Amino acid sequence: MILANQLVILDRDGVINHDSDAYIKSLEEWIPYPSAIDAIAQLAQAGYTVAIATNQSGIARGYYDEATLHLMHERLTTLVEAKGGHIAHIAYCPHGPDEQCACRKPLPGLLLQIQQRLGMESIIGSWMVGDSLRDLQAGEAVGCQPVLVRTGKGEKTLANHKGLENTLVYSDLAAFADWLCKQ
Ligand SMILES: O=P(O)(O)OC[C@@H](O)[C@H]1O[C@@H](OP(=O)(O)O)[C@@H](O)[C@@H](O)[C@@H]1O
Ligand SMILES: [Mg+2]
Ligand SMILES: [Zn+2]
Repeated sequence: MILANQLVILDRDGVINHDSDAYIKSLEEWIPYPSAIDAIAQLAQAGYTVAIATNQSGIARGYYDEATLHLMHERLTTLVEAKGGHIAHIAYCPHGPDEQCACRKPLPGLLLQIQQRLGMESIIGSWMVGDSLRDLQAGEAVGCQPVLVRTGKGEKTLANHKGLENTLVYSDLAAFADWLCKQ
């Protein structure tokens, strides 16, 4: 049974890999932060369960397809497992902003999908790590502890938004993983 405070849910673009305002449209454009791959492995080896919750509206917009997205996620999984880590589930929203789906962050549908897939009774107190306000909002909507990283859109999020008092802020995923693994 996975305890809620042992689950770390990660946003993808801007947390695990470089983001782009032009979207990450191909395997070649998917460039991980090396320290993030190490951080995921570090968390897994410390007994944390790591899952990913990512908006991928580029699919609805026709910039890339789900097969391409799966290639990126296979690459991610291969890199993490080569470092002795594991990713328990990757939940993604392929919809556009005007499709009124239940899974596009800031709605918490992806996080609830992860909870269900992992058979957890609750994810209240789990960790939600993101670079955008919508990541933090999705987490808070279901009682997760929001964590902002300054990579990707993180600096802009920090500069543009008030009301982040309940949010932990770290320079990057590696810094957060270092802190968490010392708790
Ligand atoms: O950060 P996560 O959730 O892993 O993925 C974000 C991406 O799907 C894209 O999300 C888009 O937002 P819109 O979907 O167009 O609002 C833009 O922010 C892009 O720059 C970004 O690459
Ligand atoms: Mg992001
Ligand atoms: Zn969706």
